[in-house]
Amino acid sequence: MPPTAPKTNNINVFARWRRLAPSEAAEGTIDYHSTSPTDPHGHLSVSISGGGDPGSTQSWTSPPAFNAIFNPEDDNGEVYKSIVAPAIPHVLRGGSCNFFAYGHSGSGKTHTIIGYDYDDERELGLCLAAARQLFKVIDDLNAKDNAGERLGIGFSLFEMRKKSAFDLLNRRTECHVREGHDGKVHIRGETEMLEGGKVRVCPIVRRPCWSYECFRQELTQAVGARAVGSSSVHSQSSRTHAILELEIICQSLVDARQAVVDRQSELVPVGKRATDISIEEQMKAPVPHPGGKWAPNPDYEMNQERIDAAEAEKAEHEHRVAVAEELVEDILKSAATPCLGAKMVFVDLAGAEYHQEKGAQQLHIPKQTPQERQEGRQINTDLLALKEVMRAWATNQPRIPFRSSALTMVLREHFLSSEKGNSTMIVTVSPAKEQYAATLNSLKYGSLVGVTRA
Ligand SMILES: Nc1ncnc2c1ncn2[C@@H]1O[C@H](COP(=O)(O)OP(=O)(O)OP(=O)(O)O)[C@@H](O)[C@H]1O
Repeated sequence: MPPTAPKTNNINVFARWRRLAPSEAAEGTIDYHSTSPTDPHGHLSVSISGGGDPGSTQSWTSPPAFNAIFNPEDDNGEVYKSIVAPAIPHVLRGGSCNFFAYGHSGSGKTHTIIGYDYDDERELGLCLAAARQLFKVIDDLNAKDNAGERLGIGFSLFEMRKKSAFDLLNRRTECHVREGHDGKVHIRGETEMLEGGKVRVCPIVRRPCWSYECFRQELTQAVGARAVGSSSVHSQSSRTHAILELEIICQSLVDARQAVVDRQSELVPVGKRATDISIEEQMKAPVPHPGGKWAPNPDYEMNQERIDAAEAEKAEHEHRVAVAEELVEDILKSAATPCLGAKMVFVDLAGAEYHQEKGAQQLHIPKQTPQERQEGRQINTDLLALKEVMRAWATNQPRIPFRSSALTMVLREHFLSSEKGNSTMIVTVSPAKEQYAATLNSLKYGSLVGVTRA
C-alpha cells in the first residue's frame, strides 16, 4: 500500500550544502545528490555516500522530505529568494512566520541567518535581507499622503542557554524565562527599584528602528556580543541559540507597551501594601491561649475598612494595567495598515555536536573544556526537544511538548502565532568528508521533521 499522502505542509524543510573550506579540501568531499521521487508534493530526497574508510560503500538516502536543496554555489541571496521572499506578502497582510537554521557546528547556520558580510547584498543573512525588503515597503507606505502613523521595525535579539535568556540589546543581561498563569511565557529582564517602592521588571529590550541603516547598525553591534566558544568542529562556534524577532511597529504601539510596564511597576507597591495590611490585621485579631491554641482577641476588632481601602486601591491599579493592555490591543486592531504587529522570527540554533576528537585535531582547534562539553550535551538536549515539538506540530498533535525545554517554551508563542505552513527549517550541512557522520545526522533530523506532515 502506498504511504498516505500528506494533506498539509505544516513545516517546510530545506537543506543547504555549504562551500568546502580550503582547509577541508585535502580530505575530500562526501558524494551527494538529490532525487525527485514520485512524491505528490514534489519533495526531494537526498542521497549521500563516501564517508568512513577509504573505499567504503556506505550510503544513505532520505525519504522525500525536502522542499528544495541548495548547492554550495548558491549564495545567501538565492536562499533568500526561494525561502524568505515568498513569505513577505503574508507578513504585509499581518501574518507571522519563523525560520530555523539547524545543523552541526560549523555547517553554516550563522552564515545563513545573520551572515558575516553586511555590505555584500548577495551575502546578507536572511534576517537582514528580510528587514531590507520590509523597509522598502514600509518606506513607500510612510511616503503616501494618506499614510497612517509612521511605521518602522522593532527587533529583539537574545541568546538562550540552559534555562536563561541573555539580552544582546542590553549588555547580555541575564533574563529569566517564566510561564505566567495564563500559560504565556514571559522573558523578564532586569529588576529596577524606583522611587516610592515601585519595582520595574523590564521585559526584554525591543529596539525601534525607523530605517534599514539604523537596523543594520544596531543588529551588527548586538551580534558582536554573542557568546562564542570552541565546538567539536571549529573555534568560533556560537554556543547558544540566537533568537531574533522582527516586528512591524509604530511609535504609539511602542509608547503603549511602555505604559503597560509603567502601570505594572506602579501596581507592585500597592499590591504589596494590600497584602501587608491584610496580614497585619489578621495577626492582631487572634490571641494565643494556653495549650498552644489561638482564639479571637476580645479587645480587638479587625479593621475591615482599612483592608478594604487597600484592596480597592490595588483593584484600581489592576484596572489601570488592564486599560493599558487593552490600548495595545486596540492599536494593533485599528491600525491603518494590516501589517502592524506582524512578526518574522529567525532562529540560529546552536550547533548540534557529534564528538569526533579525530576531526577536531585535524582542524587544529583548541580541545573542548569540560564546561564546553557539558554545554554541547545541553545543546543536543534542546535540539531533541525542538525536534519533538516540530514533529508534534507538523502532525497536528493535540498536545505539543513545548514545556520540555526553555528553548521550546520561548518558541511556543512563535509557533502558535504563525499559521500552519509558515514555519521553515533550513538544515545546513557540510560536504567535508570528515564531517560525514554529523552531516548524516543533520539530514536525518531534517527528514524526520520533513516527512511527518499531517
Ligand atoms: N554557504 C556558505 N558559503 C560560504 N561560506 C560559508 C557558507 N556556510 C558557512 N560558511 C563559512 O563556514 C564557517 C562556519 O560557518 P558558520 O559560523 O555559519 O557555522 P555555524 O553552523 O553557525 O557554526 P556554530 O554552530 O558552531 O556556530 C564560516 O567561516 C562561514 O563563513
